[in-house]
Amino acid sequence: MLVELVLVAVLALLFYYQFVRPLNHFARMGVKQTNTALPIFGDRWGVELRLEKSYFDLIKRVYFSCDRDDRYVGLYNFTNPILFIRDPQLIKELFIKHFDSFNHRIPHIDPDSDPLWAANLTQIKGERWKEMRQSLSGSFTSSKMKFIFELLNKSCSQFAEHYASANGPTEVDMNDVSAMLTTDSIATSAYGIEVNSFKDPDNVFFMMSKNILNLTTFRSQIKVLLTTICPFLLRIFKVGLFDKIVTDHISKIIEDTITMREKTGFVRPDMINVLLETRKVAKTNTAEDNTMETGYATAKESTALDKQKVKKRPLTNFEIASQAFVFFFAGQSSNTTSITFTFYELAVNPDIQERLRADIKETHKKNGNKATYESVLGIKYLDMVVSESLRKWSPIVNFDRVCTKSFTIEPVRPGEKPIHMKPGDCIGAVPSCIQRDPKYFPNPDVFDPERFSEENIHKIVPYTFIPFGLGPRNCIGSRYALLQTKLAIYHILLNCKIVPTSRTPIPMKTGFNWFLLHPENGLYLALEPLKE
Ligand code: HEM
Repeated sequence: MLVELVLVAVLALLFYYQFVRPLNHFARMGVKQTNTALPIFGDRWGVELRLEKSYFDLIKRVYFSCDRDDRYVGLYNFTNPILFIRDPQLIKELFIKHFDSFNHRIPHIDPDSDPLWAANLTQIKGERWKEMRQSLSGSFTSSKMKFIFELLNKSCSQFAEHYASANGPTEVDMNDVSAMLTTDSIATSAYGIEVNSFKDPDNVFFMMSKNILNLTTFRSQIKVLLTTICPFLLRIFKVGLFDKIVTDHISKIIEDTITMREKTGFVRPDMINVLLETRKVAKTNTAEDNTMETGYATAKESTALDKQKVKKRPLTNFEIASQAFVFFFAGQSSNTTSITFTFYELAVNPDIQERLRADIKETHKKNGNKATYESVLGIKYLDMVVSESLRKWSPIVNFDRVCTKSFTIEPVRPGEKPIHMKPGDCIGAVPSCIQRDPKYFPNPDVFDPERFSEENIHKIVPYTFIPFGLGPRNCIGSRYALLQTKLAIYHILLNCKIVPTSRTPIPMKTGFNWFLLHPENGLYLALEPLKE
C-alpha cells in the first residue's frame, strides 16, 4: 500500500511540475495571462476540442483582451509559454535590435526524427542557420524572381485559361483551386517538374502536396501535441512530422535532378538552378540588385549577417533538397492562403475588382497583350490590393523566436515589472492581430486598399505591417510570394469575373489549422468567363 501511495504521489508531482506549474509562468513574472489555460493543452484546449473555431480566433481573443496600450500578453501553447509582443517599438527592439538574444525559432520536430525537415532554414539554429541564410540570401533577390518569372507566368495563365474556356461560371472551392495553382507553380519553379493539376488533379506531385500539407488530421495533431509536451517520445520512436515515404520521394526527386543537371549541364530558369548557382558564388558577396522590387510588403534582407562577416558556403545536395522541401511547405501553403483571401475580397468588393481589372487591362494592352515582370509589378493598384489583403488576412497568424541569450525587457509603462527572459523562453509577434488593431489601422475590418496609396502609406506606423515577419529571420520567399499572388490575380481578372455564390461565407469564417489562416468549410466562389 505504501509503495502505491508513494508512486501516486510521485506521479502527481511529476504531473504538477510538467503540466500545471508551467501555467503560472506569466503570473509569476507579473505578465497578464488568460487564467483559463488547462494542464497539457494550455490555452489551446478550446481549439483542440473544436470549441473555439480556429487558432486565429484564440490568438485574437488573447490579444484583444488586453488594454489598448499593453505591450505584451502571455499565452500557453500547450504547456509552452509564449510572450506575445503587442507594441511595435518593442517588436523592433527584440526581433531586430537584439536579434542576438532572440535568433532561434521554436523547433517543430526533433532533428533525428525527420532529417529532411530538420535541416531546413526555418528549423536550424545558431551558426548553421546564419551560414545557410547567408548562402541562400542571393537566391530570392528581385533579379532571381525575374529569372523565374516566365515559369510562374505560365502556370498562372494556364490556371486562368482553364476557367476562361468553360461555357459558363464555374463554382470552385477557392482554397482547393489556389492549392492546385501554387502546387503547379512550385513544381515547375522549384522542382523543375511541369504539371497541370487543373487537367490532371491526380498527378503525383499534387497528391504529395495534399499529404504534406494536411496537418489538421487527428494523427498530425497528436504529433504536434507530442512535439510540444514530450518531444523525447517522438525521438525514441523516430516519428517525423511528415510521412517518410513522401519525404524520401521528395529528396529523391531533387537529388536525381541535381545529378542529371550536373552531368548534362542542362539549364532551366528555376530555383534548382538558382540553388546550384549558389554553390558557385558561395564565396562572393551578394551583388547589388537594381531589378524592380516586387511590392510594398517585400521583406528586405537584413544586413546584420554581412556586418557579422558570416561566410557563405556551398550547400550539399541534401541541404538543397531540404530547402526545396521547405519552399514547398512554407511557400505553397501560405501562398495558397494569400491568393484565396485576396480572391474572396475581390469577389465581395466588386467595385475594387472592376477598378483593378481596368488597370490590368490597360497595362496588358499597352504592353503588347503580354505580361512581363516589369509590367505586372508596375501596376500600383495591384500592389495596394495585395498589401491590404496581407494586412487584413495575414496568412501566418503569428511567428516566434526562442531566447538564446539572457535579456531583460525593462519596464516603461506604469505597472510593468522587469521581465527576465532566459535561454529557452519564447516570444512571438502577431501580424494577424496587430494589423487589425484599430490603434494602428482604423476600421480594421474594412478592406480598403487606399491605406496603401501614396497619400496614406506614410501613416502606417513602422513594425505594425509585418505579414512576412521582420529582422534577419524574416521570410526569405516574400518576393516569390508577391509575384505569384499578383500573377494569379492578373491572369484571372483579365479572363474572368470573380463572384460570390450562395455558398460564399459572408462574413468570412476562419477554421481549424495549425499555424495558417484557413477558411472554415471551404471558400466557395464562382469564376465567370468574361464576355469580350
Ligand atoms: C504569402 C506568402 C507567405 C507569407 C505570408 C509568409 C510569411 C512568413 C513569415 C511570417 C515568416 C516568419 C518570419 C519571421 O519569423 O520573422 C516566414 C518565414 C519563412 N518563409 Fe515565408 N511566407 C510566404 C511565402 C513563402 C515562400 C513562397 C517561401 C519560399 C519559396 C517562403 C519561405 C520561408 C522561409 C524559408 C522562412 C524561414 C526564414 C528563416 O528562418 O530564415 N515563404 N514566412
